[in-house]
Amino acid sequence: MNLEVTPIALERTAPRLMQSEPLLTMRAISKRYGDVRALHNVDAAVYPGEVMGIVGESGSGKSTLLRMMNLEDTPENGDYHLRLPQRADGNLFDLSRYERRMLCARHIGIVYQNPHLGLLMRHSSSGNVAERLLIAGERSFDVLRGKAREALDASEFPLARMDARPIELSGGMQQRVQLAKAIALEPALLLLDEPTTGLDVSVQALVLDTLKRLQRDRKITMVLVSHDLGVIRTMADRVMVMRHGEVVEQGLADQVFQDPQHPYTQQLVHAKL
Ligand SMILES: Nc1ncnc2c1ncn2[C@@H]1O[C@H](COP(=O)(O)OP(=O)(O)OP(=O)(O)O)[C@@H](O)[C@H]1O
Repeated sequence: MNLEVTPIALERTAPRLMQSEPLLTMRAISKRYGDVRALHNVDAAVYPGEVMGIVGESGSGKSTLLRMMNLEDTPENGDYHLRLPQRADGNLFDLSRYERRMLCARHIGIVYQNPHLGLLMRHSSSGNVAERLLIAGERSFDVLRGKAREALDASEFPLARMDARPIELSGGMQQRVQLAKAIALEPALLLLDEPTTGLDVSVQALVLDTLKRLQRDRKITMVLVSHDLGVIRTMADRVMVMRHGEVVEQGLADQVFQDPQHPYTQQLVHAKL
């Protein structure tokens, strides 16, 4: 099958989800690491309350794009806007490091595939969640512990273990602590970078159930990166397909999976069937 065709971004409309203005808008994002073109001219829009799945083979630029959304990295070109209450619009890449850190702490949560990136493994689980609240200015011990407990409970973490250190927990439990930390401040945007990759299939299903319940109950806007089409299919309303740092196809998840237009998407979908 010839995949070397000009990339096309096939947008198909999602009537229900796209009625409002996007929460997240990225335009013309490009990023190189030395000779490697990690992202090339990527546009993205994520609407309030939806789950946007980003899928593509290893090295296609998924994690780089998510790091941009989490303001951990900046591109050579492009701009990034989040529509947040009581905040003037502007390109978030123009903010200072401190401003970016504060904006992320308050408005963006992230769960990494590798829990070492998201957690202090030798601090208690509740302490990890409380740390997020401390950054946002909360100082009362009772409030910190209460809110950490609430976030852990919402992430379906067993509260009897809230003082255990992540290093003592299973992979699935570590992901629940990351999730609790990510949602503790009720972020506008939750970023999930391969959150269940590496977990046993049964544990993976339970963590995905928790994510689905949270999404349903709290209407959290999520961006989910996965190389696993099954995970994307289970979770996503819309999907972006990436290849060699470009978006080759995007649209409603059901449509893209049932009737993929780009040869690369066709290959991905048929390989999975
Ligand atoms: N910090 C970095 N330094 C150098 N190259 C990088 C860096 N981060 C990413 N890259 C390169 O950019 C390209 C895109 O990487 P990225 O991690 O975004 O892809 P991915 O789709 O998330 O892949 P995977 O599923 O394997 O994580 C790859 O070629 C990668 O090697």
